[in-house]
This record gives sequence, C-alpha cells and structure tokens, in this order.
Amino acid sequence: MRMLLIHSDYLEYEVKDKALKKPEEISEEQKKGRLEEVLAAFISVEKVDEQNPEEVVEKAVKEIEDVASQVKTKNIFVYPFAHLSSELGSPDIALKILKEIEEKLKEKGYNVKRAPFGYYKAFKLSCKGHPLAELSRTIIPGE
Ligand SMILES: Nc1ncnc2c1ncn2[C@@H]1O[C@H](COS(=O)(=O)NC(=O)[C@@H](N)CO)[C@@H](O)[C@H]1O
Repeated sequence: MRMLLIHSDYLEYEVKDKALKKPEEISEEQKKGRLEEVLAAFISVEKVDEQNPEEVVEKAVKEIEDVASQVKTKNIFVYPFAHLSSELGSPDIALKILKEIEEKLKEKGYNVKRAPFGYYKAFKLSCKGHPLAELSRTIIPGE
C-alpha cells in the first residue's frame, strides 16, 4: 500500500463520471463531500496487500493515527487514489481494505469521511505547508 498524507485546511470532492464499470454504489449525498482541518490520506492499495489485508489495514490505521496525533487533528479523509503505484490491487479487495480503514478509525473516535470508490472526482485541497503537512508511507505485509 502507498499512502500520501496531506494536512489540509480543507478537502472537498465532487463525483464526476464512473472510472470503473462497476463503481461503489453511492447515495446522492455521497456525490459531494468536504471536511475542514483534515488529514487527507490518499491511498493506493497494491497487489502485495492481497497477501494479508488485515495486517495492511492495521498498519495503515496506525500510521494515520500517528500522523493525526502529530498534526493534532481528529478529522480524516480516506481517499481512494490509483496513482501512487504501478502495481494496483484488485478493485474488490481495495474497496474492502479502504472501508475497513474507515471503520477502524471511526471505532477509535476519529471523524472520518471516505471518498467514493471507482469514480473520477474533482477535488480541492488546501495543504497547510508546515513541515509535517506532506508525508508518504509505504506498507508491505510481512515487513
Ligand atoms: N487498487 C486501488 N487502490 C485505490 N483505488 C482504486 C484501486 N483500484 C481502483 N481504484 C478506484 O477506482 C478508480 C479507477 O481505478 S483505476 O485503476 O484508475 N482504473 C481506471 O481508471 C479505469 N478507467 C481503467 O482501468 C480510482 O480512481 C479509484 O477510485
């Protein structure tokens, strides 16, 4: 898994078109979303993650919690992003992993939104620009 973590004044998105034949089913309300004072986690799920999805979810949640506590925010945007890797995992497993990351963060008391999976989306982001505002993490099961 590859993660780009951006601490932002806000992140907002708007769903445009389908990027997959069968994208995630979403409600009208989910077609747009915005969070303020947010840690945006742009996530590419990779083929290697399919060896142990549970471990990858656990490690991703830990990394996100670690950065969120350093930048002092409880607002997290889980954003599916297919452009951080050339070894993408299957959409079905990727969606499952992203949903589990969302759920575990919510269980831990974070205010979490997850951008819809399988769509082209317009988005706006306002990176804060401090030294910890742009970070990346690579998660490999078994390592
Ligand atoms: N492995 C993945 N990790 C994260 N998001 C993914 C993954 N696979 C698919 N997606 C989601 O599905 C969307 C399209 O994925 S994609 O790999 O870019 N595929 C396409 O763009 C297709 N139009 C051609 O393959 C992405 O924008 C993202 O929302």
